[in-house]
Amino acid sequence: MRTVTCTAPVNIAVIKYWGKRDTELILPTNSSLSVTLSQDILHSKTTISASKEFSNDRLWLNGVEEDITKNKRMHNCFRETRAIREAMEKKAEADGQPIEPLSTYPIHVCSENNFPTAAGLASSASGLAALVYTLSQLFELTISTSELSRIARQGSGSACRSLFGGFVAWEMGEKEDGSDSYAEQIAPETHWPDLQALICVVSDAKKGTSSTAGMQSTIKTSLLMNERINSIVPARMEGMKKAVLQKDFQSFAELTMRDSNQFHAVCLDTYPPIFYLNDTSRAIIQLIHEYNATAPDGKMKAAYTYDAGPNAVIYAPKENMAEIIQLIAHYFPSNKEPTEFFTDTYNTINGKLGEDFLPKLHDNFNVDVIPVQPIGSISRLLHTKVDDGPRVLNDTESLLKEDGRPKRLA
Ligand SMILES: Nc1ncnc2c1ncn2[C@@H]1O[C@H](COP(=O)(O)OP(=O)(O)OP(=O)(O)O)[C@@H](O)[C@H]1O
Ligand SMILES: C[C@@](O)(CCOP(=O)(O)OP(=O)(O)O)CC(=O)O
Repeated sequence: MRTVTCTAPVNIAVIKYWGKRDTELILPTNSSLSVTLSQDILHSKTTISASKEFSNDRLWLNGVEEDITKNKRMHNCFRETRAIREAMEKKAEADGQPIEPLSTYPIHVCSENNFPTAAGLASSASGLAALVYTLSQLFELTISTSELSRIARQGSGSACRSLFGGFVAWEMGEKEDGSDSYAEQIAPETHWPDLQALICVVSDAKKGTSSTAGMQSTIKTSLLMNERINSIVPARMEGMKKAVLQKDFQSFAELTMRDSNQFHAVCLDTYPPIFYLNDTSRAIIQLIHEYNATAPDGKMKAAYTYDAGPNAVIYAPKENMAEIIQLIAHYFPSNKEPTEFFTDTYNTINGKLGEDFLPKLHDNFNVDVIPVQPIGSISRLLHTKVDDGPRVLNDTESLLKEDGRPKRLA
């Protein structure tokens, strides 16, 4: 039996992927660009064992066995990686140096997310990236990460970007077979260490309209979508790449917020409309705009973005994070223990949550921009940073036992 365990990170797009031109191969209608967030905070962890003793492929997700035959996308990832392994085995055989025929063995997959699944926190991205990356390690595939991203893309579009750390573009490509639709790194995680992220968990409930269904409904019914696909996103991709390479937070922030807003605008233009944002999400938007508009030097200090759910991700330079955390904690009070509401990962506020933030803000700041929100509107704040791509863990981290069954079941 051969076993490998890996973790993969989530990524949060600043130019959003929304819409497919091929739902089978998962080919998008526009390119997208994302930031990979630290696995120390959010990750999917996956163990895969291959053994000729197993009777069939099996999968446990968060301690519950799932019927793998019903999961076509996952099956496609198995098929693609096995095919590459099989070619390697044939070549090794022909070269007179045979390798273990792992491609013929059934596999057991056990995966856990250390955060809520299917709640708009990009679990499909980290989950499918972890699956494909672990398969590539198990089969010792000698393909590039971009080539591997073409396989991850077929598991979930956004997963192709989670195979890299740092700043990642998914080029939409033009070819019908998807061979030119892959992810590539624009800049590594070390490029812009000053950029951090604060995730405001507004809801960790499973969302009503999945991204997969929502985006195809937008493609079918939204008239605004054509404008977005044909002219707006291509220009924004260029602008965003430049902003990242130049570490230009002003352009990065404006493009990020505009693109998030436009993604939610095409959701509203979908017929019937799709609503992912709620009152709390909108209150955060207003607050960030007021915070930016009244900065003493006239420069933007933070940028929000939202995926297919109400949770906000606020990107900001490290130096503004203490202020932003206090600002959010003031307007979105919690009755949890301060450390449960906010874990001060990087010692940003020295444990002093709730310290009066107003004296630090500029005189122009309108404290009545939004009322103080009902207790618990934001359930948790996660402070994280730009970080690396998938990691291989050692055997002691395995989620599967020697017999190929999970160590823990739900
Ligand atoms: N660790 C994992 N391993 C394998 N598959 C996973 C894993 N985590 C999530 N998934 C798959 O991803 C699905 C959730 O994807 P979905 O797009 O609905 O939510 P999300 O990724 O949290 O939100 P979004 O991508 O819109 O931000 C799960 O139902 C499961 O099929
Ligand atoms: C709003 C998004 O998060 C959409 C993510 O969609 P998915 O990658 O979850 O969709 P499928 O390809 O159907 O699995 C924007 C983004 O991550 O770019």
